[in-house]
Amino acid sequence: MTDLATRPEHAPADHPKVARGKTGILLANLGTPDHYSYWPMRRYLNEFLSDRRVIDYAPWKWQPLLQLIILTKRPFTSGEAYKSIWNHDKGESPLMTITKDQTAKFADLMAARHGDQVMVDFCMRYGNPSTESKVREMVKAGCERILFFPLYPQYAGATSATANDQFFRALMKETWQPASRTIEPYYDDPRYIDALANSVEEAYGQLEKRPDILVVSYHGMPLRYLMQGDPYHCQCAKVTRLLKERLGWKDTDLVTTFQSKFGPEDWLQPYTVEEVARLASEDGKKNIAVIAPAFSADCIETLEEINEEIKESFEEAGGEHFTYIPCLNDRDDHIQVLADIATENLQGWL
Ligand SMILES: C=CC1=C(C)c2cc3[nH]c(cc4nc(cc5[nH]c(cc1n2)c(C)c5CCC(=O)O)C(CCC(=O)O)=C4C)c(C)c3C=C
Ligand SMILES: [Fe+2]
Ligand SMILES: [Fe+2]
Repeated sequence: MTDLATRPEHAPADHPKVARGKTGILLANLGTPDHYSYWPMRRYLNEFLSDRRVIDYAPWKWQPLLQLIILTKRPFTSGEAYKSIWNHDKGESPLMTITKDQTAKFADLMAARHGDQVMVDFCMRYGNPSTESKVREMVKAGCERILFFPLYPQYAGATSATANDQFFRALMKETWQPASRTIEPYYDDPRYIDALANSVEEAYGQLEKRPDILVVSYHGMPLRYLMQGDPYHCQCAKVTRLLKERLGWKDTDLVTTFQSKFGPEDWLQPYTVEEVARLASEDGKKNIAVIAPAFSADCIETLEEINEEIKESFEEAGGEHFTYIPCLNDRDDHIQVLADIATENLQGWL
């Protein structure tokens, strides 16, 4: 690669140094508050819940409700939930710790495969480290190409699309814009399904008694988004089917549910919190396991909502044994899947 600053025929003495020749891979997740106290929680929730890909109401209707009512209460209640799962040793949320671990392992794998021409980092859609700051760092370090990799197996407007939007906004600010690619959702990639199935088989192998049913719980979204054409629901349904086929199970061995309902509208159903209670009280399923394939890393929605709230709902309805199967996190087979997908998407660039 020619360094523009060293080309005598046209470069003046004060020509800026230009770093070149690298390819960046920017992993992206949703984001998380910097702390569980009121103001960091409020800043995070404000950014998140003001995103029209997440809540599509007209701002003149939604913003007064958000600013005056929701953001006066929810930072306290959600802050309490975050506090209960906080990684106090590191001073960060589990989502942050796990994303760092994933990135470190992924970077090692990519370096082993492609050497130092590839630069790996992660960013968040909301909060820190911001997408803009990481794109800036990559461009400054000489990345002429960036592969942007949102860590959502299933596509949703509220997750994958808004992450990409933020990436494109960051590119708008660059004088020398790198070539860029984004990743297709990988929900039906056999290697991802295999990693999920491995995690189920390992968890089941450690239990004294096989659970009566596996609850496959996905983050929910308003039903209206499905009607407007968001493919998330169908991609979730397909993951459950592929997982069942890979495990060699029957239809009755697992059930698809949706969690984390927010606000008064109908969301995708059945709701996990109600379904686990119904399974215990009406279907006699006293021993269940829960897995959450929409999350690539454990977070508030799994560690607190599933493993505390949803577990409590099951036990109050007469359930006896509740097993939460962790997300794929930094499991070797998961990082290998991500590295394989990234390598395929780098074709022609390295
Ligand atoms: C209000 C609308 C929301 C939609 C739609 C939504 C979709 C959605 N979210 C994830 C993944 C995550 N969500 C997380 C937290 C979280 N989600 C919402 C709201 C919606 N999510 C809120 C308000 C919060 C904050 C916590 C709270 O106050 O309850 C997280 C965890 C972040 C963490 O720090 O641990 C993730 C991850 C997906 C996959 C999804 C898909 C439709
Ligand atoms: Fe969410
Ligand atoms: Fe569907």
